[in-house]
Amino acid sequence: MAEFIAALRGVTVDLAGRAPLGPIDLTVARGEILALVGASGAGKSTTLRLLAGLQTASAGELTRAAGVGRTGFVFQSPTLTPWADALSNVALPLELAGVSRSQARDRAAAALAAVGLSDRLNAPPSQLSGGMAMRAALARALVTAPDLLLLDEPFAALDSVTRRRLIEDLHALWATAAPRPAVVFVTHDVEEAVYLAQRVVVLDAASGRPVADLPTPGAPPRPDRWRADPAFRQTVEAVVDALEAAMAPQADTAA
Ligand SMILES: Nc1ncnc2c1ncn2[C@@H]1O[C@H](COP(=O)(O)OP(=O)(O)OP(=O)(O)O)[C@@H](O)[C@H]1O
Repeated sequence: MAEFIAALRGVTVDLAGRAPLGPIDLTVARGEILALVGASGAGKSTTLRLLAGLQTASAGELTRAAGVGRTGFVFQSPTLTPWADALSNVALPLELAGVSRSQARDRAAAALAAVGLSDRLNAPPSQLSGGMAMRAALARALVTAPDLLLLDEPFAALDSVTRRRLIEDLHALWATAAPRPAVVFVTHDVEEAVYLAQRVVVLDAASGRPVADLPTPGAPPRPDRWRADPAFRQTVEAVVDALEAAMAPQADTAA
């Protein structure tokens, strides 16, 4: 088994008004790309928050490998600070980490260049398109060179062409980072999950437990034409089958 970076072991979460989630067992390997899929309300965001240490577990534990550094988080909405320009937004996490202002701005400019925003350094978020704002959010999450990058439906609000470009950007950023961050990516889009990830984990709709763990063939970054490959289509079908099984209402099986 590849070296792990973070693991949830036997984690349960008590939530008001519904059955507890879990027990969740999930191991994230160093440098891997893992996609999390599941029905709405299955617990995908909760699992990300658990991995980030932002959600308290009722039982079980989060283990992080020794020496694991920062965690980056990108949400569905880019959550940029509205009164600061793109450069200041991306420099902020570095400045908060104690990096000098001039160094932080140099590194932020390089991170924005890596996502194709060199010509928008001084633009406030209001002057960025949705895709550009998400690129800036990705640059901000990656500028601190995190070991773990958590992405919660980051491209859901974007058109399909922009989504594909952002997946390519994410692959390129991941592939050129040294060391590569582990990426956990939540999506409702099964094709996006299979194209992006090295494995797809399906959460049970009722308990949030991982109930299927499907490796994807080949290795990212992948050429766009891989979406027409029979191996891609078969993997998408396998994930859809697993999702359907994970959504089966309990009553159907009880009789
Ligand atoms: N703070 C909270 N208090 C009570 N219940 C919560 C809280 N946060 C989430 N939940 C519930 O926990 C369950 C899992 O929520 P979560 O947001 O993790 O699901 P999800 O799979 O990410 O859903 P979606 O795909 O709709 O974003 C849901 O039933 C949700 O209503």
